[in-house]
Amino acid sequence: MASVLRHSAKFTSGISSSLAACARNGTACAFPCHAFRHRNSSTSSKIRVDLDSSTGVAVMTLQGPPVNSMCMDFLTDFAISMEKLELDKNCRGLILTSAVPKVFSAGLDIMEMYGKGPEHATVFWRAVQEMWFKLYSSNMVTIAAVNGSSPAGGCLLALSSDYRIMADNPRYVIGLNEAQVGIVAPFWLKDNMVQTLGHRQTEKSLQLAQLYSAPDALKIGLVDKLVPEEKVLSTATETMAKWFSIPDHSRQITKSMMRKQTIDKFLSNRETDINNFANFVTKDSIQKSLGTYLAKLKKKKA
Ligand SMILES: CCCCCCCC/C=C\C/C=C/C(=O)SCCNC(=O)CCNC(=O)[C@H](O)C(C)(C)COP(=O)(O)OP(=O)(O)OC[C@H]1O[C@@H](n2cnc3c(N)ncnc32)[C@H](O)[C@@H]1OP(=O)(O)O
Repeated sequence: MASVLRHSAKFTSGISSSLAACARNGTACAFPCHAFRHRNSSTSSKIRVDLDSSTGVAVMTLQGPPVNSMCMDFLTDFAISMEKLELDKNCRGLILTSAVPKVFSAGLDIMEMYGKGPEHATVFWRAVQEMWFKLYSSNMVTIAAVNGSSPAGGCLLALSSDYRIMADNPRYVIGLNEAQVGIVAPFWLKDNMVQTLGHRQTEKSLQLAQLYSAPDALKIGLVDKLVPEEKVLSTATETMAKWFSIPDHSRQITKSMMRKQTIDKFLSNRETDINNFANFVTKDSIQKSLGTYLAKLKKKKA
């Protein structure tokens, strides 16, 4: 990542120090509190992170036009940002959102899977796994502020968060449409979806590669709340306050208890999953499907 965390604001008052202490200790504090904010910012080409130490909330803004696709740079920036935030005692919660109009994320960059050899596939898939693992196993409260379409890997970001708020726009879609692209959602992402939607709904969603409109996503529980687009971020911040009212240690232990089985299974099968991906994605038939899908995406414009 090109840039480093910059400490940009000054602590000037006892009020701000007590709020920061509040953030560190995981005790409930009333916010939004706009006075005497203490901010850290970090920007890479694909991702911007703003941490407000006075509230303990970091906002990670995906800013890789045209569609926030997850290329290697994106995945590396994401992993580094997550590591920094996880280690920062001032950070208790993370909101994910997008600066790209109408798109939260188009998912994995198909160009990273098309026309590349097994070595690249291996490195790429490890980075994809890492993104999911870091978010799914995070100690922070994680909220996806889905302010645009969110297919496949975009849906992965939402699913692995603790709570999902989506813009109430029927033209925005979310779901795991991998089968449509000619690829298959990995077992750990399938498990993540089963936990959210249940087995039957997941089976239908995955086999039919379904992308749900925002209202339909709410109906099946793929997102937790719909709000007008301009309120997605503020609602995420308000929701964070509710999650922060629970002591960190008990919420974190509860989260890790709920996610342990999926994480353990992932960790035990991680290398096999990488090999399977590298073998699968480099097959001629899969490359053909990816090529056809890419051509369709490009043709849409013409
Ligand atoms: C046995 C074990 C096997 C394991 C195998 C595992 C396989 C991996 C499985 C799961 C993990 C996740 C996978 C994925 O994420 S695959 C990606 C799936 N994504 C999509 O299908 C989304 C495709 N994109 C869209 O639908 C739309 O772009 C949109 C709705 C997001 C936005 O629409 P719009 O604003 O109209 O933009 P455009 O469509 O015009 O796109 C602009 C530009 O961007 C290019 N593009 C779009 N999406 C991608 C992408 N995912 N990767 C690369 N490039 C993308 C698009 O082609 C346009 O390009 P341009 O014409 O050159 O401008």
